[in-house]
Amino acid sequence: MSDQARFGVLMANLGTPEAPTPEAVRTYLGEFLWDPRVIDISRPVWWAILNGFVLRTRPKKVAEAYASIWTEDGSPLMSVSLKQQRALKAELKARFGVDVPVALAMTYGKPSMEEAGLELRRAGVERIVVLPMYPQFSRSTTAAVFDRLAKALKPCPHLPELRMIRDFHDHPGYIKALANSVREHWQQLGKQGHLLMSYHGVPKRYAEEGDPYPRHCERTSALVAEELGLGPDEWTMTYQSRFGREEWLKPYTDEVLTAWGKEGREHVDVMCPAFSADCLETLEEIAMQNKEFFQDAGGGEYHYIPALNDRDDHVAMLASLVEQHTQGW
Ligand SMILES: C=CC1=C(C)c2cc3[nH]c(cc4nc(cc5[nH]c(cc1n2)c(C)c5CCC(=O)O)C(CCC(=O)O)=C4C)c(C)c3C=C
Ligand SMILES: [Fe+2]
Ligand SMILES: [Fe+2]
Repeated sequence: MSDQARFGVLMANLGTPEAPTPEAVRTYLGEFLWDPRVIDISRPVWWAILNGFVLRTRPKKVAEAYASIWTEDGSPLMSVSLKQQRALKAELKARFGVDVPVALAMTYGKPSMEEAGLELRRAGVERIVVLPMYPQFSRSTTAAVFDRLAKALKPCPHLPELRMIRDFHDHPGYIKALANSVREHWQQLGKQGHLLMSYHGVPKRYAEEGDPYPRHCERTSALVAEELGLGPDEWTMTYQSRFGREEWLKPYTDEVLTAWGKEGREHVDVMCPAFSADCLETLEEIAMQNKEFFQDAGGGEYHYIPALNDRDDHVAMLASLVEQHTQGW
């Protein structure tokens, strides 16, 4: 028997700048925001706005935000993704009894889909299960992974067999891992506050055009609340990280937290179930910026509950997804 599985895993996430500098952030945003899956307005109009305004003004401010969360190991999104890759490989080896190649790819920047594809090809795999690290499907994230992979495969004369994990927003292992992370927070710091589940937003129009993302977020929230035995008054869901002038999914996280601060609420626990890995949008926007909005408005204790990152129960759930989607291989 061979000591390596006949399939490999392509773990995909968004991508992140290579350094917390305006130049590196400009390169990153230039690639990310030019993707029509992310911003779908007419190309000539968007080209003028992106290059004439966004990429001239935003990188400096955003680089400062990245600098505030940067670690010795680089961007948190990258360092956590590398840990997840290693942990998933170890968990799959334990389950399958053979090495299962796991390559990491980012939709934007490095490691690219081409690099990850080559890594899997060198490992001799002919079958690939694609694991976008987005529990809830959105055209702006999961579909962008699909497009980027298809682009990387364009020059190939022969394709690997592919299966794609579209979403896992209601997977029992995912819901349990989220609930466990909340329970652990309560064990350490006490169960006193309202639970806010804040999701990255998308333009409202995308949902009206058929993106199932808000339905998935609503279902995740309801299942987490049920698993924790929370009543309707004990939790709320909101959407964060608005970009541009269009209306996005509501309610907006920053507005809700500011209002709660004004009401003088004494304690809020915030978690971000759409983020598999801690990143700029959780560590800076939620754990720092929104904490300030809440407390400056008059709110009390504010706790951010970390993303699932490389927790054992998260990695076990990811391995179960791989097992489920490689049946028959
Ligand atoms: C969790 C799922 C995500 C969805 C859905 C999503 C949609 C979406 N995002 C933008 C614009 C930006 N997002 C930015 C950062 C960012 N977004 C996600 C995830 C989702 N985005 C992550 C994990 C990150 C963090 C990356 C990191 O390096 O840590 C940014 C960059 C920061 C900034 O300039 O504010 C932008 C821009 C749009 C327009 C969109 C849906 C249409
Ligand atoms: Fe985003
Ligand atoms: Fe708390």
